[in-house]
Amino acid sequence: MHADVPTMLLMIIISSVAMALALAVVAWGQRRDGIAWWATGLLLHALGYVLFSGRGRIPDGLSIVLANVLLACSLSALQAAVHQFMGRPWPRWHMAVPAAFIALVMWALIDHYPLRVATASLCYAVQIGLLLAALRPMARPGAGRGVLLLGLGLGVQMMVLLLRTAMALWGQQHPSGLLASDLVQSLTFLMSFLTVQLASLGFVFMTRDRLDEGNRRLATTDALTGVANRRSAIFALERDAARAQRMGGSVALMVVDIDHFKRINDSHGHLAGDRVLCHVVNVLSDRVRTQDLVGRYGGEEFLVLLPDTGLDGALVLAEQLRQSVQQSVCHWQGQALAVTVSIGVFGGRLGSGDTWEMVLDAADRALYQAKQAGRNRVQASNSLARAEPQSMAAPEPSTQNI
Ligand SMILES: Nc1nc2c(ncn2[C@@H]2O[C@H](COP(=O)(O)OP(=O)(O)OP(=O)(O)O)[C@@H](O)[C@H]2O)c(=O)[nH]1
Repeated sequence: MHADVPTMLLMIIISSVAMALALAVVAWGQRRDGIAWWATGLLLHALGYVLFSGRGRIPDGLSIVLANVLLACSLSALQAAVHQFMGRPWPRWHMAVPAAFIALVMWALIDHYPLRVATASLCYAVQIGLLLAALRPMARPGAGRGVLLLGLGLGVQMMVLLLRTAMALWGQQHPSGLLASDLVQSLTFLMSFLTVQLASLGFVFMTRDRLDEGNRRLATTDALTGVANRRSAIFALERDAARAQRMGGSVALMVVDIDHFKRINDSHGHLAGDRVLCHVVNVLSDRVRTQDLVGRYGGEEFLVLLPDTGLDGALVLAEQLRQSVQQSVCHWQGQALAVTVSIGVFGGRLGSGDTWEMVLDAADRALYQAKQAGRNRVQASNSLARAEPQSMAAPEPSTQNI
């Protein structure tokens, strides 16, 4: 099946212009996320194809040299878009190098069709390869699928260009030129049409993915300390408690509270207090395992959630955390602020009817006892305050001081 190449070029022009206009509307007034550069790239692409379609009817200087220069500039504009999206500088001369190279080569090879096709295709493939390399840091777990779509579109386009280079070099390129409607040309332009759509949608989805990621981070992390906020720490506790109950496993929770924090605020100011909060979070986060979770419960109180951990293991870690905070030095405006914490710990198995609220309550009551016993200490609890039958008095939960 051979499609009519001039019609395909028209399809590429119309779709590139339509996509560029749509992106220009989205990007209006916003220059940060690279969408305006992407739209510029699509317009240059469309303009290049307009000149290609005039092959034989307009001077070769326009339909060969300028058309290819516009394609090289279009890929440079896409590179600028990706760099702007990633907040990286993109010197303007990076734009000029491929354009100048293509202008020289096209002019020199104006009468050598296969060699010209091979050189131009290889140059575009290299530009796309550089674009893919620039995108690599974005392709991390949890980054969203926009970058995958963009990578797929660019990757396919690069393969098509390399294939076209090889075929031109090995004499497979149709001798009658660009507008000849043969299989190679039809496939090349069909893939160009599809990959422009795919890559552009991928780029737009990347901006949406980034917004989603930012919103997710805002909703789950504490703005001051950067650890899980109360909502996501409680969510994790709820999930671990439900799993421990279902599987018959253990769960451990620490409630860590900075001692006499009000005094730090009162004598050094709230900014010093904020510095101390971040310092304590750093000490806690440095010592816990990757599967453990540190979260800010509120004010100067933190939760440390230890999945699949019994009371003994939790007590060893709690004592290490307490000592680490005591031995650490929090610097504030040339002064060393002394900081200690009290820690209430619950650890144990959960039975049917036990809830995460009971776990939190048990650790909180142990913390209260640590404060009562003089602060800078760890207090443990291994029993939950379960609801008892009406006629019986609720027994005191057992706690141990270490
Ligand atoms: N700097 C700062 N202070 C906060 C923040 N959140 C809560 N606080 C302050 O933390 C202090 C908590 O004081 P208290 O509840 O009396 O606790 P404490 O002084 O640590 O006393 P103990 O816990 O009994 O040792 C209050 O002064 C709050 O204003 C915060 O984000 N930044």
